[in-house]
Formats: sequence, C-alpha cells, structure tokens
Amino acid sequence: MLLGCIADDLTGATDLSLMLSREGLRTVQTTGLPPDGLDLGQADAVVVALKSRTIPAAEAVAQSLAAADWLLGAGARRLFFKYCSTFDSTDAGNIGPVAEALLRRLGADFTLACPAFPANGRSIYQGHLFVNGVPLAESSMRDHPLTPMRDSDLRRVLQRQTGLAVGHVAFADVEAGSAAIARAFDRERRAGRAIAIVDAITDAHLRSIGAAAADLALVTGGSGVAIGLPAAYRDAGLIAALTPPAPAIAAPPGRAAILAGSCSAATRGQVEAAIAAGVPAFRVDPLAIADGALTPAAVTAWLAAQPAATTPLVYSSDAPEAVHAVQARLGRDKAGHLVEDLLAAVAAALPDAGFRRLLVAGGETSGAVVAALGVRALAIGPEIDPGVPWTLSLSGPAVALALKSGNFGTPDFFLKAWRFLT
Ligand SMILES: Nc1ncnc2c1ncn2[C@@H]1O[C@H](COP(=O)(O)OP(=O)(O)O)[C@@H](O)[C@H]1O
Ligand SMILES: O=C(O)[C@@H](O)C(=O)COP(=O)(O)O
Repeated sequence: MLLGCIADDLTGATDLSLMLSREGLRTVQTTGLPPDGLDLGQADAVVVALKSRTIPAAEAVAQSLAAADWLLGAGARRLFFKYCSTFDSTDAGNIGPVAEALLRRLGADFTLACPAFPANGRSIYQGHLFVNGVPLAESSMRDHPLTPMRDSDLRRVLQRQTGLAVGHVAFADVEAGSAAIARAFDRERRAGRAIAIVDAITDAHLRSIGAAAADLALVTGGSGVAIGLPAAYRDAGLIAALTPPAPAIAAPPGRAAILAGSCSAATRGQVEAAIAAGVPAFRVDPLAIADGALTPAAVTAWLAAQPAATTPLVYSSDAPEAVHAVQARLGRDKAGHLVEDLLAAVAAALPDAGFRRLLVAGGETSGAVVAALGVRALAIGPEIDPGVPWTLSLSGPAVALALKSGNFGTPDFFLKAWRFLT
C-alpha cells in the first residue's frame, strides 16, 4: 500500500475512493478500522471511513490517529485526510484538530488544505470557498442541520480550529503550475505556517497541486485534490504503474430502495423529482419517531408492500425552516440521531426482506445505515455522478450500495442511478 486515507464520513470516503480508483490507484474502502483478516490484495490505497465529522474533537482525533496507526502499520507511506468539499466543521473542529494531530504523528511540519472540487461546483479563490459560484456562507450550507457554514474565508474558519498557523497559497502561484506551488509551500513552511489553504478553480489547478504535493507526508482536502496524486506518485517512482478501474460491478439480484436522510438542497430536489416521477414515497416525521408513533417495523412493512417493479423512497429530507422547528423541539443532535437510527434499523431489515440494491442519501445517514447493515468493506464500482460510485459490500450481507453525499448528483439521480448496475 502507498496511500492511507482517513475520511471523516462515509460518503466522503466513497467519493475519495472513486477519485483514486478512476485516476489509477487500486483502492479498497473500509468502514472504521479494517476488519481482521481483510485481504487488501494488490491495493495501492486504503480509505478508512470514519463517522467523525460532528463528534467531539477529542474523539475525532483519537479515531483518526487509530486509523493512521493502522494504515502506517500496514505500510502506508503517505496519508490523506478527507473532509467535505464544503469544509463542513464547527469552530470546535474537527478539521483543524485532526490535521494537527496527524501532522504531529507523522513528525511533519507542513500540509495543505484544499476542499476544491470543480466537477461539483466547489472552487477556492483568495482563500474563499464558493459553492456553485456562491460564497459558502451564502449557499445552502449556511443552513446545514449539523455544521452550518457561516464564513466563506477558509483561512479564518480553519484558524479558529487550530493553534497552528494557517497560511495560504493563492491563485497566482497555483495558476503558474507545480514548481511555483512547491516554492509557495516552502515559503509558507519557512514562515512557520503549518497548514496552507490552497486556491483552486479547475481540475488543471488540482493536478498541479497534486504534482507539488507528491513529497508531502500528509495531504488534506476534498476528493478533488486527490485527482493529481496517483500520477504524481507514479512520476515520483512511489508506485510502478497506474491501474485502470474495473468497468462494472455485478450487483446481487434483489429489489431496490432509496433511503434519504439528507436535508441538503440537492437531495431535496432529488426527492421532489422522484415523487413527481411517480416513485412511491414515505415521509419520515422526526416528531412521530420521538413520540413512538413511527417505528422501523412500520417503515419496513411499507417498503415490502410496494409493487415489486417500483423503487420506493423513504425520506426525512425537509426544508430548513421545518428542520429548525424540529430541532427546537428535540434538540439538534437528538433529532439527527432519531432519524439516523430509524433509517439504519430499516436498512438492517432490508436484505432479509429481499432488498439488495440500496441508494442512501446523506453522509451521516449512510454511516448509520452501513454500520447497521454490518458492512465493513466496500469495492468501488462505476460512477453515477461526480463523487458518487456504486459500491459492492465485501463483508456482511451481499448488497450494492450507492452512498450519496447530500449535495451531490443531478436532480434525476434517484431515477437514473439504477441504470449503472449490471
Ligand atoms: N427532518 C429532519 N429534521 C431534523 N434533522 C433531520 C431531518 N432529516 C434528517 N435529519 C438529520 O440531518 C442530518 C443530515 O446529515 P447527513 O445525513 O450527513 O446529510 P448531508 O449529506 O446532506 O450532510 C442527519 O443527522 C439526519 O438524521
Ligand atoms: O467532499 C464532499 O463534498 C463529499 O465527499 C462529502 O464529504 C459529503 O458529505 P455529506 O454532504 O455529509 O454527504
């Protein structure tokens, strides 16, 4: 293994795994620390998916260090810390504290931070993150249920999370190419800055950043900044060759269902489009879970009762005002856990009910679902949309899973995803 990756949520991990495998690294993804005896085969990269984005910072650090130790023990020569392309975090963490701890563990004094992902509309200019052309703090991310992002300047956001000095490599250096970026890294390092936000607007910028980062023991960012790493590692002689990804995966036969626990704008649009197209849909009301009126068994029974030719949808996705009202009644974390636990319990019952193809929307939601299913490792299959592949379970029940980041995918994602399965 060359590259050991630690992702702070599950959909982020599949996003990164897709990028690495598409660019030529043989990649295996695990949920939590790899299970004992997992055959890593010829893997060039292992991506460990944690569920550490919104847990207390000290726990996120401890889990990330445990993953780092496992990966380094298994031979990793470089580490990658994957967080969200919208930099999802709070002033308490967890991006700063985890990056800081990983640097210390590696004995390294410098890394970069770059969540840009142009294929999904995330770009960074003069340290500010834009989402589909809108400053982060004016995008729908300002109303995220768990990590509302109210400052677009990533230098300020990150500096509030860490005692290390945060630096910046700006557009002019990035546009000038990998040699200029490498010089800028040196400049930042000599100035005592340990983490530099790096501007990037295009994939070409990200490839230049990758080339300049081949020597860094730790890279941090979204999946976008991984685009240039495989070729850079090959050019640096760290791996012999790039390996093209497998073209398709054979999904286990069985029924299909969609579970959506994301309240992000893209998912809400996908829910609306699916309902408009006639997909049978069940709306989960968090208050009904809280007062015991809605149980996982009732939802599972509803799914099983839908016509076999349909792909039913269970969703809790709601508009920001409705989410705020629920959170005011139940508390933010309790509301989140009630919904996650219900969808996870439903998912756990689905393989035995004949459902073997599941599309899950939402990072936290996917983490809860995959844990409940008992799936510990995933093979990466074809891309549905940028950042979202089909995956196949390598442990636990045989299921095909599309784990969709809340804000990814075209409006018809819930309708078209099935076409990519064989
Ligand atoms: N109607 C709702 N009211 C309050 N919280 C909700 C509701 N629906 C889902 N949630 C919670 O919001 C969070 C969404 O996070 P996540 O699944 O990561 O989606 P995303 O990928 O969009 O960030 C989860 O904790 C989920 O349980
Ligand atoms: O980088 C990204 O945007 C995604 O890979 C990701 O991490 C998304 O997280 P969720 O929106 O919580 O699914």
